[in-house]
Amino acid sequence: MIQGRVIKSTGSWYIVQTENGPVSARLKGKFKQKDLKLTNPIAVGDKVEIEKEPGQDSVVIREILPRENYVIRKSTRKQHHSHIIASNIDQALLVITMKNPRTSFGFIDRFLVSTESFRIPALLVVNKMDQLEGEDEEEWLQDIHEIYEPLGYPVLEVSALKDKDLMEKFSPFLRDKSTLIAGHSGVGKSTLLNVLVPEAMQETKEVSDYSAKGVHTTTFAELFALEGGGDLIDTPGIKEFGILDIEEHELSHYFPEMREYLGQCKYNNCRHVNEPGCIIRQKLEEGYIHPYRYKNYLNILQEEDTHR
Ligand SMILES: Nc1nc2c(ncn2[C@@H]2O[C@H](COP(=O)(O)OP(=O)(O)OP(=O)(O)O)[C@@H](O)[C@H]2O)c(=O)[nH]1
Ligand SMILES: [Zn+2]
Repeated sequence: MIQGRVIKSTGSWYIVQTENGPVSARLKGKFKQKDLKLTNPIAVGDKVEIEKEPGQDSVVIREILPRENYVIRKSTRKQHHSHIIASNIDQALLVITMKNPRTSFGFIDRFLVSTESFRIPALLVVNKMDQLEGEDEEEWLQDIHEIYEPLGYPVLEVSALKDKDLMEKFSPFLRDKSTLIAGHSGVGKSTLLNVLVPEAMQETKEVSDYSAKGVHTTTFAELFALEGGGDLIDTPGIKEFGILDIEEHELSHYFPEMREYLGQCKYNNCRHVNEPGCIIRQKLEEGYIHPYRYKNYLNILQEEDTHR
């Protein structure tokens, strides 16, 4: 038995990184997953035990070690099923831009709610800093710093295209960690990845390939080792992570600035919308909770409600 980590998955076979290099392996038998209905039994980031099949050249995955965490999204093909995007993640890095395209605060907050719900720390990377100009954009950037840094989300400013010292900028944040990269299409994830992991170049191109049947292949996450230790998990084609089914009154648990006041509202199932004796509304009025964040809280509450 050899242990390794899944760095790539095509849905039917997997590449497992082991001490002695990458090994291509298949899955044999069924794996029971507790509590989760999954469309994929194994995800990138999984730690597994592999073994050579007796009398054959092929390698099979025998065991999935317990996952520390994972990010999932709802399956688009199977109702009530989820697709694990990646597992055993130390942090999530959201690439955002002030223009071409502008990342909205709504998108950022939805992302942060999902990473909070998966208990994964997040950091924000403002890319395309070379394009920053004008008051409106300065204001956007200042809001980003003012809103997110006090909540514990570091904000980094980079230009994937122009910076000559990208690796130095990133390495204190990335070293020895498994970091998931996410962001809107066009914010520069591939550009960034190609600077940080030059070998990724070829790989990222494959994503848009069409399968033999002429249908667009499902895009899978892929894990790339960083030279100085740690790795990056690319999630091509994945715009948003799911939010695990959460109850209305639980959403505020995923807003760090609300979390500290929870339990202090008059009603213990308070949704913090218009209930009397609501501490969150009070803190909003006192300026301890940012109005943008509260607005997005209400939006997410409403969206989740319509899903129910
Ligand atoms: N000016 C400027 N342009 C950038 C920067 N980083 C990336 N771009 C450009 O932005 C465009 C999109 O970059 P990509 O790296 O393909 O973006 P992506 O996030 O991988 O997009 P998807 O693959 O669609 O998810 C390309 O034309 C890049 O050259 C930057 O720092 N400054
Ligand atoms: Zn309340």
